[in-house]
Amino acid sequence: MANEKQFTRSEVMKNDDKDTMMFILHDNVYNVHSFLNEHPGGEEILLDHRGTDASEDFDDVGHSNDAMELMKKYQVGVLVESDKTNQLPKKGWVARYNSKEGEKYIRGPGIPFYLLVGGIVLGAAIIFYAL
Ligand code: HEM
Repeated sequence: MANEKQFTRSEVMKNDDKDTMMFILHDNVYNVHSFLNEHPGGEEILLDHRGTDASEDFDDVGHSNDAMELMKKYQVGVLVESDKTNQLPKKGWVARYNSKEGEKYIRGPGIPFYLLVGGIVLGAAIIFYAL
């Protein structure tokens, strides 16, 4: 990780500097001050989570892979070891966080594909017997 600055939970909680808008997401610390009015979910919800550990609410909302990429830009550090929860993100969007978990979600072709193949085979059989 590029920025390994360490914060305690109380440092994040106290952030009242006008240039910081920090919160914790899964033991990482973010400063989204410059992102406030760009956040597609609105600035209000980010302000509501100022200084808190927003992991649970963040997981409940669910964010896209694009959002995950964007987050890296706003990470300013990590929690000190003794303040970490070391909890994995909730199930349901873990796949986006952890590529190994994600592999479980890769599926084969869906039902429409099999119906199409079945249809083609049936069509070929009808033509074959009709001739
Ligand atoms: C660095 C941190 C964050 C980034 C970069 C970020 C980015 C985004 C992006 C790109 C979207 C658009 C939808 C998507 O692509 O998933 C979004 C939507 C949203 N975000 Fe965030 N977000 C962050 C933190 C948070 C936090 C802490 C909350 C608080 C719970 C939150 C709540 C929401 C909500 C409610 C939506 C709207 C979802 C919807 O309309 O269905 N976000 N965010």
